[in-house]
Amino acid sequence: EDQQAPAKAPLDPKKVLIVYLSRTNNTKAVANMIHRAMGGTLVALELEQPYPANYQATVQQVARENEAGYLPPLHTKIANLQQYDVVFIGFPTWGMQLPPPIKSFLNEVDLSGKTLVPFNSNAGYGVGSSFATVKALAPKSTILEGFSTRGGIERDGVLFVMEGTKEKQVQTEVYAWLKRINLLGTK
Ligand SMILES: Cc1cc2nc3c(=O)[nH]c(=O)nc-3n(C[C@H](O)[C@H](O)[C@H](O)COP(=O)(O)O)c2cc1C
Repeated sequence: EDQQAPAKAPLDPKKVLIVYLSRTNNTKAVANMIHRAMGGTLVALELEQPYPANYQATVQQVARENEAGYLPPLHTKIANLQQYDVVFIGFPTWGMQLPPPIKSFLNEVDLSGKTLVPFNSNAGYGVGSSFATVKALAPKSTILEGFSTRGGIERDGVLFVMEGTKEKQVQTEVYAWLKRINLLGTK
């Protein structure tokens, strides 16, 4: 028994919001794992105009939006944002950047004073500039260490991968990360 660390109560799930963007459900699977560990409100971000089903068309549209600084309007609105202290924000890496809809989200909601926790899936090239952009777009929030894992490779026709051994491995990594950043209660 550790006599140094005082017992810490888990976060009240009413204060936890988990928002995510996911096209092929890998980031969604990570969001569900976080939800399993933390409870809270889980919200999938939806756009007013969804991206095309075609991968290449989406890549091109995203590149144009990034270049123009276009913020696609969101269909999803968060009710009672003020009740949340900890906001998890999940997204895939798109064009080695933060996806435009997440830029829209950070632009339109006031997260000042809250703790933000980014999480990500990608095709193996990492988070790119996405975590740094979350920080830049939420200057009045406390940003905790993010979580990232390898998801699908849509370019090569690899869509959803969070099943079987991979799913178990990522769930274990998610628990270890939540523990490390001190968001799980200790007994
Ligand atoms: C438009 C688009 C751009 C992408 N760009 C990248 C990239 O730059 N680097 C990378 O590692 N993966 C990239 N990917 C792959 C996704 O990040 C990866 O498949 C991720 O797991 C998808 O998450 P999701 O299943 O939640 O949509 C891209 C996917 C799409 C659709």
